[in-house]
Amino acid sequence: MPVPILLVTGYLGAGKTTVVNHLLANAKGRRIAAVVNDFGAINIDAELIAGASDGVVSLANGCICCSLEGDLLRTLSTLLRRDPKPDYIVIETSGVADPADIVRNLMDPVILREAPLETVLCVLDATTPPASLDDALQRSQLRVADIVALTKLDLADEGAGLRMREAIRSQRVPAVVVDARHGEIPSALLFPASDRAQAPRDPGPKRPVEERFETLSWTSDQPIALPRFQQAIGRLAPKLARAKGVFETIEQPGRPMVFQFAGGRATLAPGEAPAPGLPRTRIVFIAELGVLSKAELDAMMEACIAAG
Ligand SMILES: Nc1nc2c(ncn2[C@@H]2O[C@H](COP(=O)(O)OP(=O)(O)OP(=O)(O)O)[C@@H](O)[C@H]2O)c(=O)[nH]1
Repeated sequence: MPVPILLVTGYLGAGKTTVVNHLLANAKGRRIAAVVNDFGAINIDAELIAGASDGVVSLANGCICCSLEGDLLRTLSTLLRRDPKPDYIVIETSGVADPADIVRNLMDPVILREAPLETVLCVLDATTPPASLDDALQRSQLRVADIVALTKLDLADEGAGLRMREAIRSQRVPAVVVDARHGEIPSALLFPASDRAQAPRDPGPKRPVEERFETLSWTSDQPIALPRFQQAIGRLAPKLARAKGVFETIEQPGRPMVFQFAGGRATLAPGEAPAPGLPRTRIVFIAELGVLSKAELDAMMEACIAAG
């Protein structure tokens, strides 16, 4: 039996991991394997994906649409050799990935036969201005989608969902658009009960790889002084496209926290204890190339753990 693939794409911080987590939590006995790609050296997403019923495979330190394309195909082959095989495979791309390149790779004749690309889901933050869809990367993420999920409607003003739907229509995207509140999408939409053979897709002409973003990682075994960290994030915010991490604070020792910065909003929520051997503080900062210097970041972060 072929194992259908669900490809989840969408811009930095749009809510992909939240959707994948919701899906895995509602797997209803399906064996779902998740392949997760964060393009930084630390794969925070793999840690944040809870309960993948058939294991999480983490692809880090590169992007599966370009430098890790071979790794993706090898990972899929390994998953397909498992006994029992997964019922479904979910691939969560990094927010900077051009899914057209991944779709192209998944058209490999062997993969297409054994693990057909069933659905491409594009996750879209409804609080972002509709004009952001003019961005070439976001256009590419929308263009290949069968389903577009609007997230963060709870944070958006009343007309935002409608305006976003209008903007999607004006891009001539033929996808079905659904609301995803806190990652909730009916699984019947994502995993249609069909065993029809998937026709090859045409992802369009290949775009030149554009090195637009970089990730800077910061790790430490020390807990963080929360007020200083909040100040640092306030100063860094204008330069950041995305940040996420896991750490303990001096104020609440022994209570790991998950930090998220997406769409200009920062949140802190309780997290899980790190796996043995991992530094207690692991944060990834993503910025447009050249905007953030490692020295500047290190200095600001070191100040968050320094005594005094
Ligand atoms: N209020 C609200 N927050 C949401 C919703 N969906 C996602 N978020 C939050 O948005 C932030 C980013 O969500 P993620 O699911 O990590 O986004 P992502 O697309 O996987 O991020 P990258 O992999 O870094 O590109 C997190 O703090 C989520 O809790 C939603 O519907 N409502």
